Amino acid sequence: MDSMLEQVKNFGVIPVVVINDAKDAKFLAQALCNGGLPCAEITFRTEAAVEALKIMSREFPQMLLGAGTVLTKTQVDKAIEAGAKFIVSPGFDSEIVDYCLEKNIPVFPGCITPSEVIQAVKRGLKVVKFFPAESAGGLDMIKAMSAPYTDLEFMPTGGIHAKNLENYLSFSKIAACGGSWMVKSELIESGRFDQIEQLTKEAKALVNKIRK
Ligand SMILES: O=C[C@H](O)COP(=O)(O)O
Ligand SMILES: CC(=O)C(=O)O
Repeated sequence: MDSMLEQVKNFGVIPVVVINDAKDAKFLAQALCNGGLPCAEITFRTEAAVEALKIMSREFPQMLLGAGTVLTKTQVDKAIEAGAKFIVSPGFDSEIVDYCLEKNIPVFPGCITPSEVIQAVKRGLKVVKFFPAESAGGLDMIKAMSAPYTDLEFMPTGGIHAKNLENYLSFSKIAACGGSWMVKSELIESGRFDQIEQLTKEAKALVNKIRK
């Protein structure tokens, strides 16, 4: 778990992907690798997600790949089988979190209230998702909520982009930010992988500037 967390922190940004056609998976993976962020959260919001995860984990073993929008135990199983190294869910579902802990796969449940954070801390989690970040109060809310939990770190996602990334990453309790701005579905579907690579490079350059 700890080395996986180190990787997440080093990336600083985790691209959050909604993929509609698994045939795009390897081009997407290549663009992310070329752009300097060999990692992704593939959301289980589409039929193609499992197959895309399988292709990416098989053909790009150097990537850190996880599954997002995981809402059921069956999806946890499918994600692990497809090569996911971490599980993300938009909210705190104790059944999913406990199942992931049983299966020994790192899990980042969404926590936007102190009551949810308590549940995560009780289970020994070191990093939680903060989703939807901008709508749920942004960095001010994270700062206020994190004060009592000195060891807990956050992965804000939702409404984060190149213009507000720096603000989030400047706070020490942000492990990494999640975001779709460099991997928008429109870019994937129209085959603009060169643009995905360029936006990924720009995102990584911002991380490097802030965390030098
Ligand atoms: O549902 C949203 C995704 O999880 C990421 O949010 P975003 O598209 O605002 O970056
Ligand atoms: C928001 C997010 O990361 C998820 O759907 O799991």
